Amino acid sequence: MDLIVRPTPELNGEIGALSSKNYTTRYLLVAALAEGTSTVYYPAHSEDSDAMRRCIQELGAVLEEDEEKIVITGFGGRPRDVKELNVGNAGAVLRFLMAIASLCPDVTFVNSYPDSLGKRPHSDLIVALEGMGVQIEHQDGKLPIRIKGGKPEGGQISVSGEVSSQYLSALLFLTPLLEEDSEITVLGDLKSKVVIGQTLEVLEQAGIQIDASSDYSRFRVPGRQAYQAKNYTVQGDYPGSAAILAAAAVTKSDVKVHRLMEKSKQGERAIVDVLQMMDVPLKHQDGTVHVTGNGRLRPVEFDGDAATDAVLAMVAAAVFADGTSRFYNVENLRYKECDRITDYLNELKKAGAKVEEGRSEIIVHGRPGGLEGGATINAHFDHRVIMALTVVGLRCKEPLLIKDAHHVAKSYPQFFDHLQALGASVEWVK
Ligand SMILES: O=C(O)C1=C[C@@H](OP(=O)(O)O)[C@@H](O)[C@H](O)C1
Ligand SMILES: C=C(OP(=O)(O)O)C(=O)O
Repeated sequence: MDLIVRPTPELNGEIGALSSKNYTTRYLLVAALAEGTSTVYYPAHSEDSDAMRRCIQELGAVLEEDEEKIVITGFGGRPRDVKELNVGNAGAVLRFLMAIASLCPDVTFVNSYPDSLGKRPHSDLIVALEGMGVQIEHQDGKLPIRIKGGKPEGGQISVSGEVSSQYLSALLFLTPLLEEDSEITVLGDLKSKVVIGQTLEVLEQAGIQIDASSDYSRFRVPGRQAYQAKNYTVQGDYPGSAAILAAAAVTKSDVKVHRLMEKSKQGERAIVDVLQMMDVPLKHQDGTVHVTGNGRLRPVEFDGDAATDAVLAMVAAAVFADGTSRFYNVENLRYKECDRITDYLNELKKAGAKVEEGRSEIIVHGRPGGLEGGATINAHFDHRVIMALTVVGLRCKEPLLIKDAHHVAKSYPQFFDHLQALGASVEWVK
């Protein structure tokens, strides 16, 4: 389905943030790996979290759910012998489950999004798992991937961190269940390092003991551990909320987003600091971010690796700043649902933005007077491109037509309802 975004000078109102995707996928997984019954309160409901929910059920977890929670009886360290798993377009879910699937005799992960997840690389994780004695068939490191596991071996394990932190997270979920103790060494510069903090936080909550070096380059993981059944509460999601906050920043606004914990380990909470650095009037207290935008923004320089899933929203705000902004250390944006540098900037240019790319950076020459708009945008199967272009469309002179905007449901199915509730002129078209 396509969507029209019309110029919207003002946004007003309050919403509750959606639930965190990264915490939901992790809590569902550790609950499935536990012996006994765990409860996940306020889980995210999106295509990615549904993918994890579906796959852990296929692997043998028993789920009961109502409006506020999912009750999960886990399969412990013994997943069911499934033949095939389909994670949809969910990268983290695929990588985490590739590691867990190595406990099964023979599982194939199918390629249901050949133009998105089907193009993303998994070689670094494949090499690490092969080093642990797992046999893997793959298409040059890509889907479909067949994992012939059974009894992966711990011990000395190394994994590259250069492309994605998800490979390391995957190994951190698997290794506590192995017979042997493990020592994981991260090779190269670990990208999205802050996300490993979320993995370790969840593992600790699940009763798993891991000794991590302070720079996250080495991990000592005792084997023969058991995940404990626990109750978990999912916090609000900063990456999705970043787009709402950016929308409030580029308009004249009085917008409150609730359920955004100040002390969260989500790196994308940096959207609040970045908007403040851009002189956007806002307050963050008691879990509420309150933006009173006046449409004026200053340019900013920011190391985007610290907040990888909020960079596109930050760039969308910078499009209207009164000067040149730079987002650096963002090469791994190229390995997401699309190439979030080249593909994203091409769409921004269609709307009239003045942007330039480097291998690892995005440069934005702000246009405070607004953009021409009047363009048709290709979503590239990417929820974050869709959300960011919607932010930009609010301040274009002519409407933007976003093709296949339904892919927003990968992480934030209620995104357009939330924006509409704040007064944005967005409309689905057939
Ligand atoms: O571990 C996770 O849940 C995620 C890690 C990040 O990926 P990379 O480590 O590939 O940057 C992030 O972009 C993704 O949305 C979710
Ligand atoms: C990149 C993302 O997710 P994943 O890697 O899990 O597909 C994202 O949510 O922006």
